Amino acid sequence: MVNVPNIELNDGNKMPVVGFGLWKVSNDTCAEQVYNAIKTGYRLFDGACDYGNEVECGQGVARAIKEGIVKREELFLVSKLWNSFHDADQVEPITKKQLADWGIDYFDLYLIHFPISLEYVSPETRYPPGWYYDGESEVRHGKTSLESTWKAMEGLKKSGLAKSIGVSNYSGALLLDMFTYAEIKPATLQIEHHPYFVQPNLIKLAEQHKIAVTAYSSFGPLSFIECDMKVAEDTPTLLEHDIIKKAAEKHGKTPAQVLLRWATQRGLSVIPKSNSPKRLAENLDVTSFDLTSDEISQISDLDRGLKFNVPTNYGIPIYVFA
Ligand SMILES: NC(=O)C1=CN([C@@H]2O[C@H](COP(=O)(O)OP(=O)(O)OC[C@H]3O[C@@H](n4cnc5c(N)ncnc54)[C@H](OP(=O)(O)O)[C@@H]3O)[C@@H](O)[C@H]2O)C=CC1
Ligand SMILES: O=C1CO[C@H](CO)[C@@H](O)[C@@H]1O
Repeated sequence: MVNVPNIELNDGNKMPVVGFGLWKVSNDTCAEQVYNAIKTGYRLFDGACDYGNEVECGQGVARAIKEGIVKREELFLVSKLWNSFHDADQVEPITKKQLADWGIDYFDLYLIHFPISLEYVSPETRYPPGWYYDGESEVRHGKTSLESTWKAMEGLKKSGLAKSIGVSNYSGALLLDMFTYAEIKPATLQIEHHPYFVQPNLIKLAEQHKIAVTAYSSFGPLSFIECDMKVAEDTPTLLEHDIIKKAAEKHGKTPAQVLLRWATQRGLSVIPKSNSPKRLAENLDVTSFDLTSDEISQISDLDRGLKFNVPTNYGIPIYVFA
């Protein structure tokens, strides 16, 4: 089995550098996929209230623990606070509900999913009218400040419901703002990150403050048409890019492995998702070879500020990094 190294977080906890992302993992297959991923060697699982599959994630984990494949303390289970639960008095109840869904009593890491507060509806309903595909044009934002949400997140760490706490989709400006009020600094920052969207200054800022960065969407857009990106007609996807393909050939790896290695070699953790058992195994095996410093720089030079995984591309009318 592949030996996945850990990163030490700023609170002393250790996090594997490769995990399995749980977005778009279907409810029908999720328990089986999580169970199989544990058997393959995955220990980090990146879930979220918004992915709607936390019960099934927990079922996969429970089966692996029951069969003695893994112990709870060997897993690193991550979840996220959804936008409509930002009110300080909603944070602990929804975390407890999510923990109950997973069937566990603590998260290893719990993140603020987006720096956006939406109107609270109910514990079962994540989306107020106007969010996601319902045809209304106005999103109902909440009135909670990020500061009060973070104070409640600090409460989760203090009470042990989350061993580590962090943020996702925060800009550098929002991190700097946070440092003025945070008693506990975020342990991690989860962001879109791939060679077409590198964000070197944000990563430098996180490093300066010992905040570990996790990359999501590491392969970039798999199709520019699907995510409605306006790019030059001859722009290849990253998996088809000559520079990536050449490095893959040289190291006897796949382009996907090169992209994941590029990120991990630069100190980031990665959380790819795959429905295919072959690609699942491939994605875990990304620390057993090293790219040369020239290859790393050539790949980093592909940066073109191309952020694609934004909620607006999924039918959400208004999106503000407040
Ligand atoms: N905090 C946030 O706001 C966000 C967090 N995330 C997290 O990050 C995770 C990953 O993000 P996501 O955007 O889904 O991107 P991924 O990096 O997981 O890419 C997903 C796509 O790549 C394909 N793929 C996976 N492995 C390979 C491979 N080895 N070779 C070729 N194709 C491959 C998958 O297809 P197939 O399944 O067929 O293999 C899938 O279509 C999510 O599951 C979620 O946990 C994601 C977006 C936003
Ligand atoms: O994490 C997630 C994956 O990306 C989507 C689009 O930005 C989000 O809406 C979702 O919550």
